[in-house]
Amino acid sequence: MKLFTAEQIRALDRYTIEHEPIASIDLMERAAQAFTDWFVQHYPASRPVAIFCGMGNNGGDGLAIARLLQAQRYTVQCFVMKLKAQGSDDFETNLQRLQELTTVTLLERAEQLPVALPDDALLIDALFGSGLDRPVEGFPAQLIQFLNRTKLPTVAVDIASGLFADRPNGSGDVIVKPEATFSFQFPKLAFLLPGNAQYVGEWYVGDIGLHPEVIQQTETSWFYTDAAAARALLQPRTRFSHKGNFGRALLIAGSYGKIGAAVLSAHACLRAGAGLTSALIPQCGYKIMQTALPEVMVMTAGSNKKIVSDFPPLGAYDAIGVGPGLGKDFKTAKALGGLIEKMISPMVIDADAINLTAENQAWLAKLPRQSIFTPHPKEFERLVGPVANDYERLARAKEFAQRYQCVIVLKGAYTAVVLWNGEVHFNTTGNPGMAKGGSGDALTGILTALLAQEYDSATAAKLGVYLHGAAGDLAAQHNGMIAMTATDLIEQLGHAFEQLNHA
Ligand SMILES: NC(=O)C1=CN([C@@H]2O[C@H](COP(=O)(O)OP(=O)(O)OC[C@H]3O[C@@H](n4cnc5c(N)ncnc54)[C@H](OP(=O)(O)O)[C@@H]3O)[C@@H](O)[C@H]2O)[C@@H](O)CC1
Ligand SMILES: [K+]
Repeated sequence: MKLFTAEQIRALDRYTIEHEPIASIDLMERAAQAFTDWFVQHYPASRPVAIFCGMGNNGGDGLAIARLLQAQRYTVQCFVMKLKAQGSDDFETNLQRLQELTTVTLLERAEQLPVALPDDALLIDALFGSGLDRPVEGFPAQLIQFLNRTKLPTVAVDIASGLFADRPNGSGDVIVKPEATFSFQFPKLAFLLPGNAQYVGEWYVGDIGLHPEVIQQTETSWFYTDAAAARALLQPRTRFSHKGNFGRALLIAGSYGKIGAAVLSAHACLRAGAGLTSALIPQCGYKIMQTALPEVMVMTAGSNKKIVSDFPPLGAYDAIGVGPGLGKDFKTAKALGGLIEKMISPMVIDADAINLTAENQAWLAKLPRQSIFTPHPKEFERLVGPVANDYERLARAKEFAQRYQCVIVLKGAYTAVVLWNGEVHFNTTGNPGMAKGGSGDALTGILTALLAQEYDSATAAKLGVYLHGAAGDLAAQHNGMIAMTATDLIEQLGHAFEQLNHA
C-alpha cells in the first residue's frame, strides 16, 4: 500500500473534489462520519466527550464529529481554539451547523485554562491536522500541554496536533499524546517511525473515498506491507515440486556460547520452506545442532573449535545467510572477507557479519548485488555513523542501499525494508514481545530460506519481514508477549504462512 506526504494528500483531496465530483464540505462530512462510526465502535456513549477544535479543516472535522456524536446520544462539549477572526470555509459552515444545536465554548487565551472537564471524559483532538506548518507555540502550546496533563484518554482526528506528518519535529515540540489516532484514507509517514510512538498511540485508517484513479497515478517511494500486499508476494508451491526446487540454503553462524543463534536461524530456515538447510558452524556446536535439528546438514570448518574460521567452497548453495552469533574473531573476519569477494548471488548479512562489514568497509564494493543487511538501530549506526532522528536514519539507509545496490532491513517497531531503487516498505506485523534474543536470528533464517526459494531480494525482504512479524503475533496470542520466545515464533511460522495464504 502507498503512503503519501501531507502535500500529496492535499492534492488527492483537491482532485477528488473536482473529479468525483464532491463538494469539499461533503468530503469533510464523509471524513467526520468515518471517524464517528469508528469512535462509536470503540467508546461507549456513557462517557462524556470533550472535543477541542482548531479553525482549519481539522477543526471543521471536529465540529462535524461533535454534531454526529450528539446525534448518537453522546454528551458532547465542544471547544474552539480561537486564534483568528475567520476559520476555513468548511470550518465556518460546520460551526454554524453546530451552533444551531448547541453552545460552543471559545478559548482565546491562557487565562481560560484549565477548563473544567468531567473525570471520566474522553477527549477528541481536532486542533491541528496535516495543515500544521510550524511548531506550536504560545496559547495553542499551552492548550496542548493542558490536554496532556489531564491524562484523560485522547483520540486524535487524522494526526495528533503538533506532530508533523512527514518531517521531523524538534525535541522540545509540544504535541498531543493520544491513546489512538484515526486517520483519513492513509496512515501518515510519522506514524511508522519509532520515535513518534507516544504521539500516535494505536492508529486506525478510515476510507473516505479519495479518487482511486489519482491514488494509483500518484507516485511515491513510501509503502507499507499489509496482509493484502504480502499475500500478493507469495508464490504458490506446486504439487510436483521436490526438494531441489526449493533451494539449498546455508547458514554460517554460531560461536562458543552462541550456538543457539545458529540453531534458531537454521530452525527458522527450515520452517520458512527451504528445500535443504545446511549450517556451517564451529566444531563445538556439532552435536548440539545435529541433536536439535536432525533435518539440518551440518559442516564444521577451521582448526579453532570455538569459532568459524574457514569457509570451504560454497558454490553448491542457492542462498547464504551469515552472522547470527558468529563473533568477531579476526580469523572469522578474514574468512568472511574472502567469502564476500567470491560470492556472486545475494547474501543475508546479519549481526556480527554487519559489525565486521562496518569495520571493513572495503568489502562493501565487492558485495554481491542485492544482498540484504538486517541491522537493528545500533548496528546500522556502526555501518553508517551516528544519525540524529528517524528521518535521517531512513535517508541514510536509502543512500546506502542505492550506493551499494543492496537491501537494508531496518529493524524496529515498524521494520523498514529499504530497497536499492529508493523505495521504503514499512512492515505492519509484529509486537513488542519480539524484542528478545533470538528474534533477529529467526529473521535471518527466514530471509535465507526465501532467497533459496528464488524469491528476489526485494520480495524476500518484504515477505520475510511480514511473516516474521505475523509469526510473532501468533506466538504472542498463544504464549503472551512477556513469555513468548524466538522458538515460539519459529513454531508459528507454518500458521503464519497458512494465514497469509488464505488472506
Ligand atoms: N486530506 C483529506 O482528504 C481531507 C482532510 N480533511 C481534514 O483537513 C485537515 C487539514 O486541514 P487544513 O489544511 O485546513 O489544516 P489544519 O491542520 O486544520 O490547520 C489549519 C491552519 O492552522 C494554522 N497553523 C498551522 N500550523 C500552526 C501552528 N503551529 N500554530 C498555529 N497555527 C498553525 C494554519 O493557518 P495560518 O495560521 O498559517 O493562517 C493552517 O492553515 C486534515 O488533517 C483533515 O483533518 C478532511 O476534512 C476532509 C478530507
Ligand atoms: K488533530
